Amino acid sequence: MVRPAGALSLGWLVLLTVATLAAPLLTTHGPLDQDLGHVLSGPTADHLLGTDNLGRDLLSRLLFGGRSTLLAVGEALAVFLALGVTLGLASGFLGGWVDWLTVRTADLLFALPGIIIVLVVLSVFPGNLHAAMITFGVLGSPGIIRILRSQTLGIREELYVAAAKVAGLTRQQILRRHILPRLISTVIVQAALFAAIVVTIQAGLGFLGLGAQPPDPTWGGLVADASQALDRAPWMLVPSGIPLVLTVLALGSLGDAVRDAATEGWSVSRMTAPTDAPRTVRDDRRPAGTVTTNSTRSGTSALLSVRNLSIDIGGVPVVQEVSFDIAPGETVGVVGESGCGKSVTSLGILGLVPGGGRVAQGQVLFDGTDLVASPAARTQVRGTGIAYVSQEPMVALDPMFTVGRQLGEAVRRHERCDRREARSRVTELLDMVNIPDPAAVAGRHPHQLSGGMAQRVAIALALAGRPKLLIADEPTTALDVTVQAEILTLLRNLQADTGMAVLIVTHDWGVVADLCHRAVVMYAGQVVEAADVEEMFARPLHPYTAGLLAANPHRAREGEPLPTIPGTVPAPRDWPSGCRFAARCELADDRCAEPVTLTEPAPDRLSRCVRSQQLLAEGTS
Ligand SMILES: Nc1ncnc2c1ncn2[C@@H]1O[C@H](COP(=O)(O)OP(=O)(O)OP(=O)(O)O)[C@@H](O)[C@H]1O
Repeated sequence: MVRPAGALSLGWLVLLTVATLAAPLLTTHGPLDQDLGHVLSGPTADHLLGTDNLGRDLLSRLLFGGRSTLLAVGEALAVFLALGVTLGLASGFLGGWVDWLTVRTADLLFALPGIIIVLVVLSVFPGNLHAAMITFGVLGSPGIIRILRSQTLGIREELYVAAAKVAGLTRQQILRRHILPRLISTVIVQAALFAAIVVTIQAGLGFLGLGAQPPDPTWGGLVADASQALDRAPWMLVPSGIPLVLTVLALGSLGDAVRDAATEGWSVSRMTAPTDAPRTVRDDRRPAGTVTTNSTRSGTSALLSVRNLSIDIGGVPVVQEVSFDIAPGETVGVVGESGCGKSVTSLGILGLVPGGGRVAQGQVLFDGTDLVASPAARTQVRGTGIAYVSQEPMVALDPMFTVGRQLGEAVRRHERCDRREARSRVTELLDMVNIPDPAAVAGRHPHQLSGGMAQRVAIALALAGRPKLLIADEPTTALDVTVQAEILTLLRNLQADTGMAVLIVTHDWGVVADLCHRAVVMYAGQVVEAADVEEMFARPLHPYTAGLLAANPHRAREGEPLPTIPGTVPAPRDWPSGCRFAARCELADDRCAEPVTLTEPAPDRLSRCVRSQQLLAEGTS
């Protein structure tokens, strides 16, 4: 909603700009013309705002003087924005040495006394207002650099920016399309406030006779003239002072109005987000063991081959020597309790380790290319080779743009088609994810979608690049029970229709049973078991898998308490040197004090347990 103060301020600034630019048309007197018969007169028909002590028309001097004010604001603002926006964004988005250097330089400039430096510049270049304003623009920029840097740091971490990276957007595209639009209101507010300061400084310099030299008109010079004639013609203060005050107030008020409108827009969109996505405990899980997709692809050459992948965050290893393969068209579930490293592993595949972490060692071979060794190949693979769907669809979508625009942008990036073709592909994608009225949904913003609908759109976005592998990190966690079932059915159908492979991260054995060919169980940053899903359900070869399966709520019997695994997953800093599960394991013995390696107790079965052979024999007997 446009506020009256904001509208009035904008109106005043537009009027002032037009009037100063059209000054020769609006007044018959030149700013230097003297009418010595009417010195220090008040308003008359000939001189609408009166005259000064030399009989010069005040309206003319005000309008022509306004030109130098506008020019000064323009010059200082141009420098302020060019430096502020470029360095603020670069510093926050790129980090590293760019950030270090920018922050240090900004701190240094911040410490300099701006007005003194401007006076020094004017003493070196007397009367050169351009040099003064450019200097003032440079000295003012640290404020906006700091603000934009910290906002960019926050936006950079948002999931829709990660999703844009996964979709294969370059840094420039992400900055231009996803980060800059979020900063526009801040930039406008800062620019308005800075412009108000420039108007004041420019007037001050004019007052002191340091800007444009007499007899050229300046607003500050008008105030100086008025103050000298205060006892004889107090009226002069009105035309010379009031426009100045109104302009400064209008700029401040415009900044406030933009800030309020932006804040309101954000809070409305956040508050009205429909919530069919409560974080409820699921109760619709299928009974464990009812595996519906059971064709394993062992023997097929892998589409994705993760080899000894280790990931550090803040110098602490959080994932260690993880290996698994995914064949074309295969669905693999990664299972484990919270904090076992499932999400970090799936993000690590795409080179998007959270928390400033890094892949410390290992390979991620996709179609034979090592994505760890080749960041360029990794960037190319994102979106087209490998797509990613997160558990928070709402934040994975850019709140600024409609569904149609986001999907259209992704389609055009991947398919290089024209707008008409992109529109029809967008409709096709929305159809694929079973969105009932694609045209209507395409016109909505993310906050106008329900959780289930948003997840469908996020999946459609992931499908835009026709990926060979879809990584879905707990794609149903944030959705309610009925919607969860629909999304799982959708994923299964899409997998069957498109033949893409799926890596699904989940806590839920129901999801594994429903969707997956094979499962990889992770515990404390390591793979502890990997097997065909049916085999694993029938005969787990690691006590942790057995414990998780026993704790599966679908196996609960009425009247009997659900078994749980005692204790909790140790934090990465507390990992023991031996078996990491030993402290919670009923079968632990002395051998578990030593590091345990991953072995293959049976074909296509991996287990990290000293008793895996025993468990195999017991299960078989
Ligand atoms: N942004 C981060 N900064 C620091 N540490 C992190 C960050 N993200 C994850 N970790 C750490 O990495 C380890 C693995 O976390 P991860 O999120 O991969 O677990 P997860 O098995 O996916 O758990 P969940 O099911 O809860 O998502 C945890 O110890 C966690 O504390």
